[in-house]
Amino acid sequence: MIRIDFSNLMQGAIGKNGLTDDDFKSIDTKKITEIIKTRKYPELEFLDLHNADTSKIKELGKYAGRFENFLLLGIGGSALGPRSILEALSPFHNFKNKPRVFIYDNVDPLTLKNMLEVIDLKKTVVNVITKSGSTAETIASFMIIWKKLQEQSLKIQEHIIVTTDPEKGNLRKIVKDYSLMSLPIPQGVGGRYSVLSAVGLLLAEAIGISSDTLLNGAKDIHDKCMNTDLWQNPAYLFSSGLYLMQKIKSKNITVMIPYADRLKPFSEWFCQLWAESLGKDGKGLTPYPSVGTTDQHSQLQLWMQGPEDKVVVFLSIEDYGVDVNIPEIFLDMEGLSYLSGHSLGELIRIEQEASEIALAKNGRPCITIKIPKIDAYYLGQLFHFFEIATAVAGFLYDINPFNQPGVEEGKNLTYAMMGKKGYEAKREEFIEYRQRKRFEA
Ligand SMILES: O=P(O)(O)OC[C@H]1O[C@H](O)[C@H](O)[C@@H](O)[C@@H]1O
Repeated sequence: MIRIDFSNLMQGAIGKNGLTDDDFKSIDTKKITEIIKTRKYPELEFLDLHNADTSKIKELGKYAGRFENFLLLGIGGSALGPRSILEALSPFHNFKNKPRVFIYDNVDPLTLKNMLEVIDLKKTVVNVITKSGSTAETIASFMIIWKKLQEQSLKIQEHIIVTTDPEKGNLRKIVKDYSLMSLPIPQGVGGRYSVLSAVGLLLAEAIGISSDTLLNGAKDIHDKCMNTDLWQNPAYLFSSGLYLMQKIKSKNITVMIPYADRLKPFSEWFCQLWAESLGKDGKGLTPYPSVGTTDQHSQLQLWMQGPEDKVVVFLSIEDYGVDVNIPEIFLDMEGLSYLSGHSLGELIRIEQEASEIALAKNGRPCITIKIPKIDAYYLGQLFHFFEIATAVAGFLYDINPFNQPGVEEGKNLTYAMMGKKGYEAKREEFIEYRQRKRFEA
């Protein structure tokens, strides 16, 4: 089981900057438990994903796995989760395995051009993922790929798998009109809480990663995160620790630093979850993606001696599965020889702990999540743990952690300029802003 060590949030470890047991008394666990138990928000459906039937995902995963290329079109919650699974569980995938995976999660025309130069659509299955069925970026790339398939006289029904809402939206309509292969994202499950649905699991199955194992991880940590005793519940502790750190000690920033290259996309997945779920009504915590040891050599200085506004969350890997010894050479050079006889695994683990101790010694709070190893089972635990912790943090802030009203205005202004019906007034607003006096150098 993954474990959370929050000692370095407490006064015993970091002195006056830390929290006390008493501070945690203000956390109303009864209220949180009630919200979860009564499923006050329909979006809490993500809690049940590990019990869902995955037979269709497996069937389509097998089908997709026969292609040379798997092209995923999606953005935000429809791309960050699948990318985390790919990188964590099949690193350097495209150098070693089929199908090669391409995740196009932007509308950068250069990326699309370069990608289409290296993939042959005849040998490609395209998985379009969009919960709403209306995200401009995803729809635009979907339309481009659709046309290209047609131009090559390829059968759309054999090349496209749509992952979207079970009933609503443009993509569901297209699925029906053209009899396309499709998978549902359960109605109540929002994009950033959807990685353990078909959103992440189809790609997992297509590249030979067991969706059952991912879901078993989630299942096994579930009960622990439902414990009503704050001190026994890692999700409650994580969210209330960070919530109190902001409320009492003004720590507004959450740094996420996994000590593994393979978890770099995971820290980006976490950042969307934390940012979009909590950042509203003037509240929230700013997430900051990072990776160790790399960022010790670019960011740690700021965390140690910069503004006292951060809590650093270490993801510490207990067993990397492999190790590489550092050879016993240059023994007569003191500057190098101390490394001889040690290993990279030892070095990365020691560096993680050293950073943690250095921060704590300096009165800078941190949390360490200990992960036995990086595999599908523990990744499933991590996804589920952070999703629950994020929802709980939202309840502590008394906000709805499942919506994102703040992104609508930008979308509406874009619709207006792209000529979508009903947005004409916004177009004028856009142009007026564009023409305002600018301060440019
Ligand atoms: O899956 P989709 O409906 O296409 O949404 C993709 C993403 O776009 C939106 O703008 C939201 O802010 C994100 O929460 C969401 O994950």
